Amino acid sequence: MTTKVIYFMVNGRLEHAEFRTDCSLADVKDLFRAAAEAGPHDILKMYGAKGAVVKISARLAANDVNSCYRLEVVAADLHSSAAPTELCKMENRVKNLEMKVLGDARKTSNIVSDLKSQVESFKRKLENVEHLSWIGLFKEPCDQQGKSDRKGPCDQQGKSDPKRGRTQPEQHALVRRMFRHMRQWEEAEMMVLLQVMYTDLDFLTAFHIDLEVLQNFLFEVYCHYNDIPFHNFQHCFCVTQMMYGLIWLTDLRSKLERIDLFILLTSALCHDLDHPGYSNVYQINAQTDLALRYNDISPLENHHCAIAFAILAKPECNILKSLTCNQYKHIRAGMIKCILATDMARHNEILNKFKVTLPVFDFKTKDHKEGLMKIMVKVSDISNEARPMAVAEPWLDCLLQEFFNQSDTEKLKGLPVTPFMDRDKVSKPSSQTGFIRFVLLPLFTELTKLFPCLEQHILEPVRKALDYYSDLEKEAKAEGGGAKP
Ligand SMILES: Nc1nc2c(ncn2[C@@H]2O[C@@H]3COP(=O)(O)O[C@H]3[C@H]2O)c(=O)[nH]1
Ligand SMILES: [Zn+2]
Repeated sequence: MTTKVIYFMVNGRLEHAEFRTDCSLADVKDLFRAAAEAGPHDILKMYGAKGAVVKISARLAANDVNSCYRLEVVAADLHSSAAPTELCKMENRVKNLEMKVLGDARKTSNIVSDLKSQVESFKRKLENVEHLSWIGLFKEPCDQQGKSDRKGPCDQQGKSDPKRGRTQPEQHALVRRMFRHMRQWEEAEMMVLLQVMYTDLDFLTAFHIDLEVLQNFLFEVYCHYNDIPFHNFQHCFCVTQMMYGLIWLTDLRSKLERIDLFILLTSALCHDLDHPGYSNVYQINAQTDLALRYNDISPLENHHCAIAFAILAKPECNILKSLTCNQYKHIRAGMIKCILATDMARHNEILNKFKVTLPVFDFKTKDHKEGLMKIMVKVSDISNEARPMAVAEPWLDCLLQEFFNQSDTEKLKGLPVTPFMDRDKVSKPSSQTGFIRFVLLPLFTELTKLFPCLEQHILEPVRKALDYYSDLEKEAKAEGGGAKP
């Protein structure tokens, strides 16, 4: 019997394994596990030179160092009692994902590279002393400014800042520009992470998605989120990442078909596309084009979904192009249901239906499964308070900023003012105690009944957040500050 040598990269190292072509699958896996320093219950994945998943077996084709495979420990077995502790598993997983992100970042698409080079050129500009005056750190001489037709420090009407040599509006515009560049860098990283989520859940192999098409699709999605305080690309990323986390925590891969996981992740990604920063109530009261187009029925959610399918209709972005007709229909119907379910006006209807299915819940029953999918998208959408306080609180500031923008506009236009958005009535604690008590806890509790392991991940942090905001609310009342502490 012959032997063969397999070369592969694991955790950034080049390794090789030698085995007889007739040896058992368990022996082959043991060899790879040892090389990856993986535990007996970790799941291994092997990728070919072109990035596609290849099956681990004694039949794996022999190769050389120039065409080596890539081995990854993609997950720990959640069911095994002998599995390492939760923390160790998470650490391994984060380590592997980091390696993957670093690896993928090295070969990111042109789009991402373009963004990176923009940031690089911006950094070079900053390092150049001449350009430091550009963001107002150094004072420019008066006579130079005089040559410019912009309002400079010598311009008495321009409310100049003598120390910085810039008028305030110019200063703000420049700082905004700088932050936009920095944000583009973070956004490029988020796109790489989204790509990792699609790869990690094996969607590329299962649905024959070309990596470049996925990158084009993600970039179009990115372009269709608006630069608004809350419903922006970062929110899209957080919701998608929460969905990805829930899929792993609940071991949903063993309970639902891959196509349904694809619907979940893609719905999360697309669920707020082209959000204008004004709610459905505003759309309807202001009789906007969206409200007219969708007859006042979930105008925003219908719009998000329509934009998603408009992006998918572009051949270069069509990650669904290799699917069968039935698969396409299933995904389209699933995404429409999941995205439309994010309209909070339907919250009670959707939650009550799910509650009824819980005592007899069956993952194979279509209605039950669809109800669960809607709940998962909803939970991901409003899950900021399940994150650490340092992350959750800035998100609340962004949400209130968007709310206040809307109520200010409503006041200006003489439209009914949405009460929970009114800056004169709402405070951070008052906004959160009600939302957590009456929306988050009832919703998260029902999902936790189906997946008890979620208790520590989503219920406990939200209970803590409620305690925190309740204390703040009490303090504000004790100080006699009324509604706004
Ligand atoms: N008060 C409050 N509302 C939230 C929070 N997260 C989400 N929401 C609301 O829940 C809604 C979910 O759908 P939208 O995105 O339309 O708008 C969101 C907000 O109005 C939160 O942390 N606090
Ligand atoms: Zn959302």
